[in-house]
Amino acid sequence: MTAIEVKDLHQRYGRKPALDGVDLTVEDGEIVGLLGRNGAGKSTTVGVIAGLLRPDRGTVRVCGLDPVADRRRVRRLLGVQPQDAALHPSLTVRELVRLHRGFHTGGGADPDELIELLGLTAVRDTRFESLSGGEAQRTSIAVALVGRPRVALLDELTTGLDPQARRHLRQVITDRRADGMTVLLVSHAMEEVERLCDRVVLLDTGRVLATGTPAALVARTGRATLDEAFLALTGGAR
Ligand SMILES: Nc1ncnc2c1ncn2[C@@H]1O[C@H](COP(=O)(O)OP(=O)(O)OP(=O)(O)O)[C@@H](O)[C@H]1O
Repeated sequence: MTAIEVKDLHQRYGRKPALDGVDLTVEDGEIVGLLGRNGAGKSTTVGVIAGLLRPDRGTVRVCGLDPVADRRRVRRLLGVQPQDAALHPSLTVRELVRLHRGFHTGGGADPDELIELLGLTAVRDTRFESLSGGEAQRTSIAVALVGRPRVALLDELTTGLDPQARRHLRQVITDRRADGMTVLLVSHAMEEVERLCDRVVLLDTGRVLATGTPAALVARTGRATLDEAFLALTGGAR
């Protein structure tokens, strides 16, 4: 079963093209990294998959459903890591996690257990606006995972987290995948992508430049690491 299927996706902002014919698939149970330089079109792709943007052209399916036409059903399947601005600043961590648990019917995680798992127990009654950057980041991940989604869209999973939190979070994601969760992970952290992702899709100016396992991309470019392969494929230090 294909969890995410994107075909010939085109998206413009005004006259400016952001996506210019993107094709990608994520199979059930895969962790796929969506990579690319700033402005390559990663967040736009995630926005279309999440049903937040209606594509100008092309098709998107999440577990066979159209995110715009079947919005409600897709919402129940998807866990989306929201941008900070999307979380209410005066709600506490616990209120936010509970609120988002309520958006999913049945089968969700226990909010307090998830808060504990993400190391947020000490700040669970703190308002979102008063959290540190790393605490806010972990709260956004709790919000994405609390519905025990079948498919998670995670944008910059561990940006700003300390090494302990990063390692812990990788384990949380790996455990959830073992339970059947599929992940599309937007990341600039190549080491993390190498550790976590089965495959990567590399975007460049709204097109898919390369796709394959991290090891295949490294081998294809003759470089030693994914970081170096990324630079080689996207034009180095332009
Ligand atoms: N709301 C918007 N209005 C106009 N242009 C936009 C808007 N959002 C994105 N863009 C443009 O679309 C292109 C793709 O942006 P997008 O945010 O998808 O890139 P990204 O790969 O996620 O970048 P980053 O790594 O910086 O987060 C960029 O050129 C960006 O300037």
